[in-house]
Amino acid sequence: MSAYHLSESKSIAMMKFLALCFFVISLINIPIAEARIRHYKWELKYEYKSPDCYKKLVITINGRTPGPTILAQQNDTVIVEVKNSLLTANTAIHWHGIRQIGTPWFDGTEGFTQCPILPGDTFVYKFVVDRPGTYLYHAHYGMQREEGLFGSIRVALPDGESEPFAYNYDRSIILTDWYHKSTFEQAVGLSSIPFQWVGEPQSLLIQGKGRFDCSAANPPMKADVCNNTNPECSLYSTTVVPGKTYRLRISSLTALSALSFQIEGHNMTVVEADGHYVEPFVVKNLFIYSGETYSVLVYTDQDPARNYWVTTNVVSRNATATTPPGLAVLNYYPNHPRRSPPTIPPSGPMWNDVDSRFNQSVAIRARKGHVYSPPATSDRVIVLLNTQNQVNGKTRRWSVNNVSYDIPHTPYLIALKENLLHTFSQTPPPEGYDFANYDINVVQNNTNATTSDAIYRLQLNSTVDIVLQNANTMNPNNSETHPWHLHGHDFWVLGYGKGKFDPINDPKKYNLVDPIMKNTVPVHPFGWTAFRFKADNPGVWAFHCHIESHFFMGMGVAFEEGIERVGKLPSSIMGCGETKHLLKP
Ligand SMILES: O=C1O[C@H]([C@@H](O)CO)C(O)=C1O
Repeated sequence: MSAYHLSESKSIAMMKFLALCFFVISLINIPIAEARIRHYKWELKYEYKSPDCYKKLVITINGRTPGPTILAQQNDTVIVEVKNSLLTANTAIHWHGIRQIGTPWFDGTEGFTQCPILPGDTFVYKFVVDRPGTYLYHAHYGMQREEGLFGSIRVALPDGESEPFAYNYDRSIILTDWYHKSTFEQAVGLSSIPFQWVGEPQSLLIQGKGRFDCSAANPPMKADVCNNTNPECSLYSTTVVPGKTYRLRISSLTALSALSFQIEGHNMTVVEADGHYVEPFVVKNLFIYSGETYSVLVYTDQDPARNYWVTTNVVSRNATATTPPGLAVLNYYPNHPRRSPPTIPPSGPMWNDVDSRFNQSVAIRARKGHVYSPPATSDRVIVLLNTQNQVNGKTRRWSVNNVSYDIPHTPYLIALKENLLHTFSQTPPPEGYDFANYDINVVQNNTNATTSDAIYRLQLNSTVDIVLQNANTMNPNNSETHPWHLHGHDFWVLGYGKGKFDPINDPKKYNLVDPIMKNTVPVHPFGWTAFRFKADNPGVWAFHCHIESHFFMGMGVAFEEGIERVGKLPSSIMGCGETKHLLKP
């Protein structure tokens, strides 16, 4: 008998065996594929693109920015093979909102959980998406995210389960701001003496598309650099059919800007925030901060004879003269998708209307029937004063409790697990600030801060309260909005306040009844924000301002819990700093 016949008879036997297995499984009614593997292969490249008509280097994933959407179902395992073809740049990718339970080494945070991925190398991330909802991924190396390395993660409920709201169609839209300078130029400017601020972005992008007015460029730009007729920068247009409900998953990954988002003539019902169901409320405009995700329901009940503007505007910073609103088109079928709406795009709210933004933050509550109650008390309270500072009287930085944060060269996770404690400061960072003597409303006489890469070590399974206290910057009568993002956990948002947090009376007003759980939360100008979380995820986790330049300038901290419970680290995360020695045979 030939080899061919041998293998053929073997495969027939195998097919018979499989058919028998399926038959037995169907008899005892076991679901066959419970959790699946979602395998992605990505190649990262720098390419010349013109997302807002201005041509510059952009990071693409498989040729695109935003990158491919990761689509998965609850409890699936996601595997992403990342090939770094950036030629001259390192990278790391963070899975924003995914808690990485049991895989803290795949959080993708350079300096915290892994060494950077070198040009030419392929790094394989593998993690479980354990909750349904809207999440993100993006670069977490230097300020690389703002070059276009980001995308959406959409985790669906298991088969047979449904959301507590109904909709006909599901769409993801990422909002970003866009700079014409490269991240390299910005990083050098921020760390130079004299300090060079990145300034306001040149445009706002909706799902990777925007419009910079080339004719207004000063000095003038040639057509091969900026060209408003380039089809690459035609506005994003999303087609809808009349009389349907659309779930729009709106997220923000801006480098700097806080945004307002609206759809001309349509109200939006907010139903999800950072992967948690929201007690529905209706808005005309949604305020959204970098690192947040929302789902809104939009009913297409307007005149179907035309299209409508989708707009986004900068709020919280005065960018009226520098950053035009971002535009896109809500295309009512069968109008042409590129047909401009017949109206002037609606203007957004006033940039300095803090109250409206504050009120929207407070309005976000957990949906009835989906409330996870927080522990009634906490074991530890850490107050983090947010300030703008100088270091050595020269470099402009941001600090918490007067300590400006530096990312270590040897990732903490490896340093702690392998006992390389000399690689970062062992002096614990401060739990609070000089409450009695610090006036948050004025520029300080002494704006100096120190730098440190020390970490907060949390008791495993303890309950921790964080109070973010905002303050005046180094400019008179100025306080900014900072969206803070916690890795590895969700937290209960207990309250927002104006002015100085009162440690005796304000906790009495905490919302312990229906607080929303989030992973990113704003602290409003001159205000405070309090949240609670359970330190129940062994690993080392970043907690930082999601503004690229602010984290770069030191606005962050690190939390460690249960390092002794972390399993064997994969050697793929090693290779930099002191971890080099661990790779020796
Ligand atoms: O970090 C920042 O620096 C500038 C400005 O304060 C510099 O003067 C600004 O607006 C920031 O957010």
